[in-house]
Amino acid sequence: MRKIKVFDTTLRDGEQSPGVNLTKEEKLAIAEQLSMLKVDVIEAGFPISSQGDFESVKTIAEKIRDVEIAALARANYKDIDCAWEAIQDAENPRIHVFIATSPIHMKYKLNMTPNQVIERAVDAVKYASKYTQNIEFSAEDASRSDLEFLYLIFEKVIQAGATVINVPDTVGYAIPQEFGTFIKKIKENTKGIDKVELSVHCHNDLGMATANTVAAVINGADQVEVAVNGIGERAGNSALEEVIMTFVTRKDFFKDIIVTQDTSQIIKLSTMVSNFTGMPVQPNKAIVGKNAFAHESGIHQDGLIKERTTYEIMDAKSIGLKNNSLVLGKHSGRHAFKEYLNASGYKVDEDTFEKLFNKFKNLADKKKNLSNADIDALISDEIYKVEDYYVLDYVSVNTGNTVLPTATIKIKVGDQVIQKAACSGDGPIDAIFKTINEVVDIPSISLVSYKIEAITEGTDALGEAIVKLKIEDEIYTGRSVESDVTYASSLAYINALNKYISKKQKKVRNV
Ligand SMILES: CC(=O)SCCNC(=O)CCNC(=O)[C@H](O)C(C)(C)COP(=O)(O)OP(=O)(O)OC[C@H]1O[C@@H](n2cnc3c(N)ncnc32)[C@H](O)[C@@H]1OP(=O)(O)O
Ligand SMILES: CC(C)C(=O)C(=O)O
Ligand SMILES: [Mg+2]
Repeated sequence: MRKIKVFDTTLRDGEQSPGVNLTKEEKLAIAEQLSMLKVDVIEAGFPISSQGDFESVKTIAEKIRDVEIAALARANYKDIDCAWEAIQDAENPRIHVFIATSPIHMKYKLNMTPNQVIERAVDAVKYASKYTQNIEFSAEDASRSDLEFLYLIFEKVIQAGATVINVPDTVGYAIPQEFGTFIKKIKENTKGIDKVELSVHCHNDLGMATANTVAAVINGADQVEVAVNGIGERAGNSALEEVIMTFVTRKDFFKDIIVTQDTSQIIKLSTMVSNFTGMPVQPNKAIVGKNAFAHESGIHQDGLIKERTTYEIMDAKSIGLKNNSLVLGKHSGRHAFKEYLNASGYKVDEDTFEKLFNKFKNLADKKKNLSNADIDALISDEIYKVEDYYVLDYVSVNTGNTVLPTATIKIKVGDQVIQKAACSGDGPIDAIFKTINEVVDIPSISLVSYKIEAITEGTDALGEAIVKLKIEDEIYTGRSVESDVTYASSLAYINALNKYISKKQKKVRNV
């Protein structure tokens, strides 16, 4: 069996995401959550980069006891001294020294020859070894480096005391099959590599960070460097949740791999990182996106209701979600709609069900954002349908910037038609509502809330009016959908009044 070490770099490479700046308290909270998830190593930061980073790393090193704490350092003495000063109190501190090895980085960035780079790397690792025997060496831009050169520099730094050799795909250039072979060759051709741990650190510039990491593990890597939600420099790092859940979900394939992480902490960690960094998680992000366990299509929903595994390779609970979700929308079918009714406690006969389902499909087709509240309203309006005591026959409103809004209303009660005109200083809707109050024979109606929302797009959008009225200490909600918003508002108001009348009549009948 193989244990793959999970090295989390959310607090170091993750924080290198443009615009992200975490406070010490936020970093500590993330580190605590990472420790709950049981990652093996937390790269807490790059202490030389700022006093703030130094202090954060120091605090994490002092407080998080059961995880290895790594700090990054360039291949120079002052970075290494600073890294050590920050992590020396950790239970198991690790100095992570790096230097670039690709021709392009050595020539243009470092302005060093390959031999000078080897010398500098060896010297830095030897220097770090005066502090600790837990030293990781990274060959920055390894995937664009010459393999023979990597065999050599790795051999030398291992002799100098490196205990972990990390192979970064710094610019996300690698292709899974190629990267897998690359790792295999390093394993086969580097002297002493069998005495140390082999690690990979993949970036997502071509969207292949997780695939490359997995390919590396298949070819012998012992450690994966990852970040929560895949954050990190540019397009980010391999996502912690994707890599871990790949091993868990495909344990049929990764038979020899033991996962020791508590995956039920994933969603909490993802939400925390997203909140603290201000980087929202895209809805279709694997594992932690809000759609990752949500299903809208009728055929899928039907399959899921019959057997969850028809459309889910993971259980939402395994990452700490309460459950998956069936999202009712225009692609949903009868099975999912029935499931919703049952779960919400509604019992309806077949005719009512068909009527409700058709109304639901109609609304879903029109409305951009269909919420459960919309569906509940649609269901209760049908189930608890009231006889219309008041029927709106006519509404007209005269308004403008130089006139006082005036409404005229005709309402039918049975065969009788009542007409009224009234004035109001507060706009056309206020004028309509006040006029209706004058027409109907209901004392003390107070408006609790009124909302109008465009549920389709464009200037001819359908408007949905929702009116809540308080009458005799009870709340009555009326709603209506029309393209004319003043008409929709009038109908919603009368709908609420009719609900009051209906309830009152029932009470009278029951006496
Ligand atoms: C692939 C990675 O993710 S690497 C980590 C990247 N992360 C960061 O850079 C974030 C933190 N960085 C910082 O705060 C700053 O860059 C610091 C404090 C580290 C350095 O700042 P400065 O001293 O002003 O240098 P600056 O960043 O402009 O340039 C980097 C210098 O380090 C050198 N350098 C780069 N990598 C290494 C290395 N691994 N080992 C030794 N020297 C290195 C560069 O050649 C350059 O040296 P030069 O000044 O002689 O030309
Ligand atoms: C410092 C190293 C490991 C790094 O972040 C990279 O090469 O991407
Ligand atoms: Mg990186």
